[in-house]
Amino acid sequence: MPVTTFDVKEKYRYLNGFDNHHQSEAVPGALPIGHNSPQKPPHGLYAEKLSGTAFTAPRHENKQTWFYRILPSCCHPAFNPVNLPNTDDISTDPSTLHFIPNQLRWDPFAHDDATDFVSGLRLLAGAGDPTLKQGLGMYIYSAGRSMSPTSAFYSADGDLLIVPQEGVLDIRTEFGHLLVRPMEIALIPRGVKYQVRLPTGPARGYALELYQGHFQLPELGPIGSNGLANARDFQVPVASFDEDHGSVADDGANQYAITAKFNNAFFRTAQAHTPFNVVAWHGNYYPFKYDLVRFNTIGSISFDHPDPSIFTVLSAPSDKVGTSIADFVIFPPRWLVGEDTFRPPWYHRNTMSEFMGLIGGEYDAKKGGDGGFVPGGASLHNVMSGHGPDAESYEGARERRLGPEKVGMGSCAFMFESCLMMGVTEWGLRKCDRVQEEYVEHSWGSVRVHWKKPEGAKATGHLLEEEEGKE
Ligand SMILES: O=C(O)Cc1cc(O)ccc1O
Ligand SMILES: [Fe+2]
Repeated sequence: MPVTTFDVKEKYRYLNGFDNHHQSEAVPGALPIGHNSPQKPPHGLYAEKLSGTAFTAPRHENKQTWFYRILPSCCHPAFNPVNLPNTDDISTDPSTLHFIPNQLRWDPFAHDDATDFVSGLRLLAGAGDPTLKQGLGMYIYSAGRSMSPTSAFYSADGDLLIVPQEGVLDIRTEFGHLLVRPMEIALIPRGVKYQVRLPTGPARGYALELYQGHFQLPELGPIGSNGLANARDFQVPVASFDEDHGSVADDGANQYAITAKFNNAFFRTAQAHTPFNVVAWHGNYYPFKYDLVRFNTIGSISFDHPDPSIFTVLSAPSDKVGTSIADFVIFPPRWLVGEDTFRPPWYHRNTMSEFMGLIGGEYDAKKGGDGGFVPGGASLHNVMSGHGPDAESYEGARERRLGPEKVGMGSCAFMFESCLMMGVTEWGLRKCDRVQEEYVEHSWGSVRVHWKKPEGAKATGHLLEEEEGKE
C-alpha cells in the first residue's frame, strides 16, 4: 500500500495566485536551481515536462510545468479500452446529440451511490470535437463513493472546471491536494492525473470540459485593476508525494489503475508504481481552486440591469475577440439599488447559449413555486431561444417598491455561457428522466398582456391590411 509522506496538517496548504509561475518542493532541495533538466536531477528524481500549450505558443499564453518525480509517467503497460458504467452517452459527436430550440429545465439530478467521481460524470450537452480541440462538454456529476486509493484518472480531451453543489471533494492531483467544498470551484488541466475522495459522503455538482484553450480571468476594462475574481484568491496545491515505486498485488497484478479519457472514450492501464510521486514541481500549468465567496460583485448603482458578463469569474476565449467558447458566470448574493428599473433579468434571446445551475437557494428570475429551478437542477436556453423571468417573478418585480435590497441571500446560481449551439445528449433529454415537461408552460404560460392601447391608437399592421382590402 502507498506510504504517505506528507504531514496531514500540511496536506491542504496552498500557493496563491492565478496564472503565476509557482514552484513547490515537498523535500528541500528537490527543485533544481537554474536548470530544468540537469544531467542528474536532485535526490535521484526524474525531470518530466507537462505542456498545456504548443511549445511555440506566445509567451503570454505559454503554459507548462516541470515535474521532479520518482519515476516518469511513461512507465506503464499499454492502455486498453474499458467500459465504465454510465458512460455510454459521453460523446459530443453531433450525430449523437439533439439540437433543439426548446427551453429545457431539469429537476435536481439523482444521487448515485454506486458511482465514483469519474463514472458519476454524465454528459448533458456539448458542442465540438476533442480530436480537433474545439468546443466543450457540459456535465453533471453524482458520486456516492471515493475513488480507490490506488487509482487515478486523467482526460486528454480538455480542462475540467468543477462546480460542487453538494458534498466535499478531496482531489488528490500529481501537484498535491485540493479540498473543494460547495461554493468553491476547481480546475483540473488537461492531462493532469487525479483521484477524488469524498470525505463527507455523497457529492453532486456540475462540470465543464473545455476542449479548446484555457480559462483566463476576464478583462476588467473600465472597472480598473481590481474586481470580480482577484488573481491572488486562486489557490494552487503544494507538492506532496507517496513512495511506492513498484508494488504488485498478491495475484501478481500491478496495483495502480490509471484511467484515461481520450476522444470521449475510456482506456485503462495498470502500473506498479503510484502516479502520485511528484516530489517537486514548478511552472504555470497547474490545478487550482477558487472560493466564490471572494468574488467581488459589481453592478449598476444608477439604473438598468447590466449584462451578466459583469459577473464573469473565468472566461475561455474563442479566436474571436470578446466571444467565449465558455464563460463561467455567477449570481451571488448582492445589493440591487437601481432606480426605475426592472431588476431581475430582462426577457431576451441570446446569440450565445446559456446553461444554468443552482448551487443553493433561489434564483431571482425563477421564483415560480416549488419544483422549478432548484439546487442541483439545471436549465438550458440555447442559441436564440427566448427566456426571462417567470410570470410570477415578473409581476412581483413590476409592482415592487424599489429601495436598496439585498437579493440572493444564501443563494448562488451560475451560468456556463457559450458562443456554440449546444446539442443535448440522449441521456440529458430522455434517459435521465429529469426534464420538466411543464417548464415552458409553468414559467411563461401565464405571462399577462399589460398593453393598454392609448386612445385613438390603432394597430398599424391591421391598418395596412384594411387599406389593402379596400383596393
Ligand atoms: O437568463 C438568465 O437568467 C441569465 C441572465 C441573467 C442576467 O442577469 C441577464 C441575462 C441573462 O441571460
Ligand atoms: Fe439568459
